[in-house]
Amino acid sequence: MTQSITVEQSRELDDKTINKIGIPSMVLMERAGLKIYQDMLDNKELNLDNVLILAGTGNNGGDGLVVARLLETHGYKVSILTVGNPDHASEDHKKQARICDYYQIPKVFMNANFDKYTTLVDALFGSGLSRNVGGDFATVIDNANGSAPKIHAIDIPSGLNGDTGEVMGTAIKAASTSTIAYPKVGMLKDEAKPYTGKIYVDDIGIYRGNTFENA
Ligand SMILES: NC(=O)C1=CN([C@@H]2O[C@H](COP(=O)(O)OP(=O)(O)OC[C@H]3O[C@@H](n4cnc5c(N)ncnc54)[C@H](O)[C@@H]3O)[C@@H](O)[C@H]2O)[C@H](O)CC1
Ligand SMILES: [K+]
Repeated sequence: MTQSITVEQSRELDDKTINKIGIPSMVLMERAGLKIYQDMLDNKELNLDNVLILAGTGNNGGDGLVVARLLETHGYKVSILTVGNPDHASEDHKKQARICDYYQIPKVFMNANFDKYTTLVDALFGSGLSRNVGGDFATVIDNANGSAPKIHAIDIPSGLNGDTGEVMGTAIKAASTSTIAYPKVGMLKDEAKPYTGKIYVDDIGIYRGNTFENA
């Protein structure tokens, strides 16, 4: 049985790794981005000729910006659509956005035609999802689901409740998902399969000391 954890446990492990053990969150984000990039290369279903990163303004979006930079520096064509107010972005997201600016990675906007891309990366939100999805986020998710390119999700398909596997209004239907450290309990439920697709579990050095009742 794959060990799985709740969203709260995931956030506790992140916090313990960063604030008690002392591995900086930017190090974890860089490791996450590298693993996600490698998963995308591994998944032969994904055509990486023209990738669009759908980035929220939290650390899930930050992971997506690391993937953007890695694609760029390895010669892939990549663009970024940021959803939400960049002024409210997390500190790590802002740092990653500045790095993407150094590489002059093109930015697109809500009116982008998703059908012109070959793969979409879902970096809208992960363990921070706290309510039903609406507004621009719902529009982007529904447009993504209705467009031609396959989707690779980061940590948890955006809009999927990581604990119950339920759809919170609307949710990304991914061909594959790179989940950080452990699968989240809801992702392993039968009803979540159309949203997670193939799951890659990425060890990025998050604390593994505890065993969980979900094991
Ligand atoms: N914590 C770490 O060191 C690591 C985290 N990883 C990645 O980070 C995300 C969790 O990031 P966080 O910033 O806490 O939240 P999200 O990015 O998931 O969400 C962003 C933001 O979105 C807002 N929000 C919540 N629900 C909604 C909604 N329905 N509509 C609109 N906006 C919403 C809320 O304000 C959130 O703060 C985790 O999943 C990993 O991908 C690293 O990978 C490892 C280190
Ligand atoms: K996501």
